[in-house]
Amino acid sequence: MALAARDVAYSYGDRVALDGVDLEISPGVLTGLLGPNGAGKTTLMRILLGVLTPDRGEVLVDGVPVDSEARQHWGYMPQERGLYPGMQVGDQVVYFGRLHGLSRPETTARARELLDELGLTDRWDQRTDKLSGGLQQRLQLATALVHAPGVIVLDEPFAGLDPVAVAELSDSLRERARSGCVVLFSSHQLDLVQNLCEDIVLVNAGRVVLRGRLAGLRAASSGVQLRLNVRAPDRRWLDRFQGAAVVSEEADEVRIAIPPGTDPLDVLDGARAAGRVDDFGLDLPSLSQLFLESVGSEASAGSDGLVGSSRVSTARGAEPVGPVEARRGGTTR
Ligand SMILES: Nc1ncnc2c1ncn2[C@@H]1O[C@H](COP(=O)(O)OP(=O)(O)OP(=O)(O)O)[C@@H](O)[C@H]1O
Repeated sequence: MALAARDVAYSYGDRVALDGVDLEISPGVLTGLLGPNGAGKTTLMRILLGVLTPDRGEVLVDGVPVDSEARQHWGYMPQERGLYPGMQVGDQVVYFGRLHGLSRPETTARARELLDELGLTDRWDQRTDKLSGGLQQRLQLATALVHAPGVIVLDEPFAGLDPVAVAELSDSLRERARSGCVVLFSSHQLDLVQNLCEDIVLVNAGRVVLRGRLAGLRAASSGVQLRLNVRAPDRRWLDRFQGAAVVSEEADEVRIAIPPGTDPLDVLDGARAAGRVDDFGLDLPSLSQLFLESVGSEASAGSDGLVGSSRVSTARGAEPVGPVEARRGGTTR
């Protein structure tokens, strides 16, 4: 079951929030939704979930437009809290399960399992407003997952969580993705997304500027470098790789910038033909570097009001990239 958006547009009055968004989210992998403040992530998630109706475009599952009946089986964790402060923790989860049509015994069993999984085992009888912020966040997640949704959309689920909770939530989401769920979550924690997500969607000023398999996007970007210890002091072998350039040479190690479109393994083969290669490795740019490259350093100022500006049109690499081959044989870091 793949979830897709086609040409989705949305404006709040005359403020354009989304301006023709296309994306596809695959089941079985975790997808991170990224973008600077005001980029349109929350608006996009609300449209996927049917909370907002797009001005243009549509949301599809396996190519078929989604209706509200199908969305009953989806789970959504909004950024803002949607819990009843005076309600006990266990009752809260059971209540949301009942809203989704589960029987009381079924939802009670599911609630116990989930509270266990999310580290809230002892909190069943506690009032919600007596939980810390991070624990309320976990409870909110439990309410979104109680009906075992096949599509899970989470708005900044990691914000405010301690490292242990981050690791636990990561495991929970990974497990659900592995079991075939569509899992999309937004985050500003790029290191976390880099470690956790196979796929990313990067939105800037209401448009998708980068999407696809993260490893492929990193390998196809302009920041790839090949490290080589090659016994060939003459570098003429490098001349046939147009755009490849020596960045540094230290002791036995030469570092070569690989231009997009050049397979680093071809460069490695070129080096091996010139002399013995004792060691080699690939350095791929981090997700943070990709983010800044795609969105620009002005991202830190937020992208409010930039729809249609030149900043969107200068965004690069908007196409998905196939599976990376760059890891074959070498080390990456
Ligand atoms: N209720 C609203 N009324 C008017 N404008 C809004 C409303 N909600 C969002 N916007 C505007 O729509 C644009 C997209 O906002 P959205 O909340 O979707 O961004 P976001 O990427 O989720 O941001 P953040 O990372 O800060 O949560 C912004 O320009 C924002 O100011």
